[in-house]
Amino acid sequence: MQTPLLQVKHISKTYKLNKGWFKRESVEAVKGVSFELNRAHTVAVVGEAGSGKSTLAHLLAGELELTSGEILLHGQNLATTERQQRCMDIRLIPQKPSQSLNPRQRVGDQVIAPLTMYRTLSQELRQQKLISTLRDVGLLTEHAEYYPNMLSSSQRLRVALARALIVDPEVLVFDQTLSAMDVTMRAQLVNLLSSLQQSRGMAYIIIGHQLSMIRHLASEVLVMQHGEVIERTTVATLFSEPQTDYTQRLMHAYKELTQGSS
Ligand SMILES: Nc1ncnc2c1ncn2[C@@H]1O[C@H](COP(=O)(O)OP(=O)(O)OP(=O)(O)O)[C@@H](O)[C@H]1O
Repeated sequence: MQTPLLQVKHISKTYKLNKGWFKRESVEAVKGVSFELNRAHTVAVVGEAGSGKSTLAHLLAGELELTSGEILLHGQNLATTERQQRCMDIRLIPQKPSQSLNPRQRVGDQVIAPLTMYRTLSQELRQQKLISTLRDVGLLTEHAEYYPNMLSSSQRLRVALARALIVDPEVLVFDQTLSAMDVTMRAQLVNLLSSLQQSRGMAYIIIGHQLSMIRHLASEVLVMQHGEVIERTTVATLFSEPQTDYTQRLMHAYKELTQGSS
């Protein structure tokens, strides 16, 4: 059998809090989470506030250290992978991508920055890569000269995406990225993400409650509560037979919303 692209094995994260001289408290934000993900597939992670979703996103992207467990990419433990390679392999798209852009720096310089940080390429190749990546996300070559405030919010999201894509990642993690978007923007993004997934074979991890996006992009859903995965299901089952109290409430709210807007 083929090794899955990503294997997450019993990962946990405990935050230690210093509460004065002798008092130390800890929060077990993620407890023994496991799942696998293949190339060109998408898994969604949903759960109530404080259930550990963002912590999981940051653990996957290597921005937080694991307390225990391991994450393997192509069968290789990421703890043994060189830091720079790891940063290129799994990229996190933050909650508010527009805010991650520097208003005083041109779009082209910001998109190319990860490439100069992690790879040694000639100026000419970097420029070619910049242009092809801008095109991949539906931007024009001229946009490289713009500043972020000259773009629409949808275009700024594309810039953030281009910044992640320029180093050819294998996995993209969306940390509640899509929650503040309007319906039109989400629809455009679904189309863009699915065509990028087909052309590049990337795997996606979508954290958050954007059920219309999850329905179109994901094949599997993990439901988190108090740091643990309490339900693991296909998207079809989530929508037709939600198992836990939380997913039943979630689906109820979704149906009310979609019926109300139709
Ligand atoms: N840096 C931190 N230090 C201490 N505790 C933290 C830290 N970050 C998160 N926590 C705690 O870990 C638990 C999980 O938080 P996390 O932000 O991962 O959940 P979440 O599901 O993403 O929540 P939300 O949907 O509100 O963003 C919570 O109890 C939270 O208070």
